[in-house]
Amino acid sequence: MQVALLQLDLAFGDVEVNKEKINHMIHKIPDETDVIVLPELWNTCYDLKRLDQLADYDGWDSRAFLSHLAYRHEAAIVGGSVAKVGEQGFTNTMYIYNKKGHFIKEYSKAHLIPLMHEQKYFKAGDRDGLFEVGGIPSAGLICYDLRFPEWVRWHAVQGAKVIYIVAQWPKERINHWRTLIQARAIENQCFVVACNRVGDDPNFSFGGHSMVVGPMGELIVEGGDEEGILTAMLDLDQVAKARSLVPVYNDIRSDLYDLRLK
Ligand SMILES: NC(=O)CCC(=O)C(=O)O
Repeated sequence: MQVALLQLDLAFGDVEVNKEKINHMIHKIPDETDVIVLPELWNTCYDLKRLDQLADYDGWDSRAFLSHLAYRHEAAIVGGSVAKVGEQGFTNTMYIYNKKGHFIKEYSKAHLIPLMHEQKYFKAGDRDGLFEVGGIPSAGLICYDLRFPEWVRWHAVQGAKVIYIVAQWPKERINHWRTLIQARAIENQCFVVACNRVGDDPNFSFGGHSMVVGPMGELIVEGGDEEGILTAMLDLDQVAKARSLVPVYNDIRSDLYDLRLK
């Protein structure tokens, strides 16, 4: 399975410019791409004070845009995330479409990051990020979710072999980003496909370093801090190989540690 990650420099609060940028960049993706991945909040960025003017009502505009992209390029799309407004208020929401442009999944960020004031504006999601694309059990999570190993592990034990992480991760903590992606891939013995943005907004500078890491922690591709497209080929057989070589799933001591809150 071939994936293509769009590591974009996005325009703060300018949805139309960001759509144009995606339309332009997507033409450079190789024809054989199976899955296209976009960054977090590609529509509004972190222009949270203007969400009431910018957020997409029920995600309709973003959904139409993503569905059309998937259909036109005959590739599934893990549509980063967008600021959406619905009956429950604002959410930071991911949409996934298959290569025919059919809707597959919606996931809203479960862990909101205080450092970027998300709690003040967004309602946290309370559903899982599991989906299947091209017959491959997968999961989609959003940025700060990466810091919660239990949430990633939960998706892995439900069967996800590829975990997609979409992000606007600041440059100042890019060492955490790189280390956590590799740790999540190694501990869960799955592929992690992680797409970050680059560039600046009025409050943050974003670090890029989008990455694809394999189930033994092997770095398949890593970006720098420039805008661009990263591609990688995922050999899904590597998941079973890693799990038979180091059988951590068989050796979990649920009798000894129960991670539910007391
Ligand atoms: N957009 C985010 O969730 C950023 C996460 C982050 O900066 C961190 O966890 O550190």
